[in-house]
Amino acid sequence: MWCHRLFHLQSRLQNVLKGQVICWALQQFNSKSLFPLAIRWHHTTSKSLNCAWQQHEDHFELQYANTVMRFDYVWLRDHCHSASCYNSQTHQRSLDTASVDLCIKPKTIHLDETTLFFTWPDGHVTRYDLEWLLKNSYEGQKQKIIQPRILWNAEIYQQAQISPINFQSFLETNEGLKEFLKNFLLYGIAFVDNVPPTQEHTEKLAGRISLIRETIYGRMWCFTSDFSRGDTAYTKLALDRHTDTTYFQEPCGVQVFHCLKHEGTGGRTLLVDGFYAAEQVLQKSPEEFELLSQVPLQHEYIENVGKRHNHMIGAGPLLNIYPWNKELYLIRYNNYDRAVINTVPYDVVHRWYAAHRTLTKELRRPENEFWVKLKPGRVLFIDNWRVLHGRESFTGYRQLCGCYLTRDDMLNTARLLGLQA
Ligand SMILES: C[N+](C)(C)CCCC[C@H](N)C(=O)O
Ligand SMILES: O=C(O)CCC(=O)C(=O)O
Ligand SMILES: [Fe+2]
Repeated sequence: MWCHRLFHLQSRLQNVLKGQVICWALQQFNSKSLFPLAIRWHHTTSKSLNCAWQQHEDHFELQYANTVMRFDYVWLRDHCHSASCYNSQTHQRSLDTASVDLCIKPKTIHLDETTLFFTWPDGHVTRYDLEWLLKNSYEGQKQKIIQPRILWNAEIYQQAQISPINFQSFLETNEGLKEFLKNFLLYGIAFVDNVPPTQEHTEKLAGRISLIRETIYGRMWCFTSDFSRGDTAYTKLALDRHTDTTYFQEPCGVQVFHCLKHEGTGGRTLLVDGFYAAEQVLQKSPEEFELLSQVPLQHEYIENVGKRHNHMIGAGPLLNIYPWNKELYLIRYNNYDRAVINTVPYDVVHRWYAAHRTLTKELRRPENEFWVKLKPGRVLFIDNWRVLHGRESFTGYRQLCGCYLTRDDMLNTARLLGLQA
């Protein structure tokens, strides 16, 4: 359209002729008599040369930093950061959003340097920094990855040669902690070395990155193959790859393992990057990926052993993705604990089983399996929303201690250290 032609002409001129000619061009564009249709487009000089905006009937359109953004007027009013609408000390909104007229439109708009000023019908003025709008617009945000990751199979992980963080530096320096969290966020697993092999030291370690998440298994747990609980984990049997606590509405974010003792054979730990496998499914069979991310089902934990009585149910799809950018953030995969499927009709069920098979095949590829023998002194942290774990059957006495962590608090620690999370 005409308006867009103007815009392109402007940026072309800008590239070819630079600043001073633009001022001329802008005057022309804003002149009613020469270009009658251009009156609703506003261009600007100075720093933000390539900024233009238009006030539409039901939204505000802004072109800035090579991005076309569209803002709803209620959204704009709702995001006013004036002293009466927003408490900048607590970073909380004071404005009652429900009191904003859903048909609100600004009376006037003007730009000063890099700030847009909106005057609303009641005279209230809102200022928006152009950079702030760019950073917080849907168009600017939808491309952004929330959590950068390196997806791995055994070879990729081993070639990365990530060294375990030393216990001392993990506990005593922010650099050590940051290095650890950086690796943990990128790969979904990380090790700490030279930890005294006790439950107390393991707890101290865990507390450094997050609050411990207490569950039906306790706060810190220390288990052997004594079948003290109604779960296969408390035996010597092999356990196929899985994530834990799929039967919680929100599965535990992080799992910590510290093998305090093993006098016997076997018992190696298996680790598989669930996101790497899911990515393969997405590449090879996008419809199946979509199905796995849309069909909700339940996982369940029913325990009746001795005095222990528990019944937990968690519902959700196997793959959880953010709707706005399709980024995968949680895999819930535990074939042992998957409950009766009664949430979808038979034909969808059949397609779901096929998709589940595709994912399972990827998860079971030997090249995706990273095997490690846990030893006293080396603590393993697993992102339970991403990396599956399993174990080989074993003989002899084996004692594993650890805990679950709350994901929010781990991410909080990471952000405070300046990491993207
Ligand atoms: C032993 N420990 C407390 C670590 C976990 C036991 C939970 C095992 C359960 N099947 C699940 O996958 O959630
Ligand atoms: O025994 C192990 O190595 C792990 C068992 C397990 O899957 C768990 O405790 O969650
Ligand atoms: Fe487990």
